[in-house]
Amino acid sequence: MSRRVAPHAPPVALSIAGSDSGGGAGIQADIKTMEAHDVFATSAITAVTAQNTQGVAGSHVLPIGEIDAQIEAVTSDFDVGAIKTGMLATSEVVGLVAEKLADYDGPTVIDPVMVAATGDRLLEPEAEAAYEALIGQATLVTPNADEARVLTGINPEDAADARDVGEQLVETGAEAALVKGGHLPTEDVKDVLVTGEGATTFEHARVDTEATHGSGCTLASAIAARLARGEALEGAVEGALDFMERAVRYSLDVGQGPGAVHHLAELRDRAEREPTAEDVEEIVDRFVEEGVSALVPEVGMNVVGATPSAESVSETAAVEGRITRTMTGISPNGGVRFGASSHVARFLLSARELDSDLRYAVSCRFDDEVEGALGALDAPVVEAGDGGFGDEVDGETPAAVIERAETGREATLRIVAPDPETLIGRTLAVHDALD
Ligand SMILES: Nc1ncnc2c1ncn2[C@@H]1O[C@H](COP(=O)(O)OP(=O)(O)OP(=O)(O)O)[C@@H](O)[C@H]1O
Ligand SMILES: Cc1ncc(CO)c(N)n1
Repeated sequence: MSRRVAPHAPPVALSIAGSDSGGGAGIQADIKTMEAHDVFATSAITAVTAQNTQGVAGSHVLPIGEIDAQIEAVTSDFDVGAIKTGMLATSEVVGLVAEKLADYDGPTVIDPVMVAATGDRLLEPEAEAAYEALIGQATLVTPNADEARVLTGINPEDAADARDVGEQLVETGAEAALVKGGHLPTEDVKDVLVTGEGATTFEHARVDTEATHGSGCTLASAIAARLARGEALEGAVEGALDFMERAVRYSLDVGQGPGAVHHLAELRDRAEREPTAEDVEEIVDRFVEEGVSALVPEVGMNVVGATPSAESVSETAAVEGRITRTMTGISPNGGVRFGASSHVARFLLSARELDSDLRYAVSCRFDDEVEGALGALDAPVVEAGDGGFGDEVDGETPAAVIERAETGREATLRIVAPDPETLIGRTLAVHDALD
């Protein structure tokens, strides 16, 4: 018996860029990022670099006819919803791409790649001037601070300078410019989007890391993918920057140099929702089985599980209506649902700022009796500051945090762990040590 085919027709995007044998940047980053957005990624390779997390060892530019043939092969066949360009290597390639884009009606994102994060050049210096023609074709151009200086002569040191850069690029003919602040010495990262209508600054906390290899390629590809999906420019930029936050914080620790951004972090995280909810159910079942009623607070107990790269309450699973005492033991008042807890979930998210391996938390009753049982824990216990998670103790992540009673609020003990077994073990250890 033959089966009926069930095809999927995703939007298509084209990346015109260089290959990074190290897998973190270039075409490899672009394809992973576009596919993570459910956009079918096609590619035209301009140059093959011998590259890893430590540097670029070599670069071979493909014959111009081969680059032209790849672009032609893709655009003559697919309904290309957006084009993104990256490493173009030479004036000749920049010129070819400018010519090709003149015949293309869809949105274009031009990432004017000049130098790799490791400091190696990816564009011959003579080609810098050729970019003007290409920028004139751009829906969006995405320079970092160094590229902004080369393209406009302005050295952006803050968001006001970045706006000047963007305005000049829009005057050159780009519909919009996103001037990136990843390299600027500001505490928060500020990316400034300038369009014909004005400027918008997107601000987010800087992640303390060197592992940003591929960040520029990934951001430009995420924007192109969203444009291919039909999003408007400002929403596409905002969504892509949210996507970047997770890709940068939960970066890939691969190779011997600084690692790369994690293009698939969000996709992988979504795949972990069901196992995370199942883990919370397993923990709750054990607590019911063991009858830990002596640890249930007046307001009820909650068990929360965060997906591996959870960034918001909606990415944490918890018991709806909490767990309360009954005549015979304890019982959950509802099923496990994402976004069901706010307090314990926010506490777990704050704990994950200190140690992102922490995935599970439970809120327990706290009084002198429980305090007397804390010696049973295998790791330090700390006092909460401002409702948040405490600090490490001698380099060790705490196992629990005490929140003392405040007017109108019951004291609680919150136990945390990287896996369900440890959370169960820690909670039962305290429970069993109660008089
Ligand atoms: N340390 C960081 N913390 C938070 N976000 C970051 C950080 N570094 C980069 N980003 C995000 O990634 C985006 C692109 O990074 P950056 O400005 O470094 O681009 P780039 O220099 O073109 O990248 P590349 O290193 O791939 O050449 C930034 O606009 C910012 O949103
Ligand atoms: C091939 C390639 N394109 C772009 C970058 C920029 O990060 C890189 N390092 N390598």
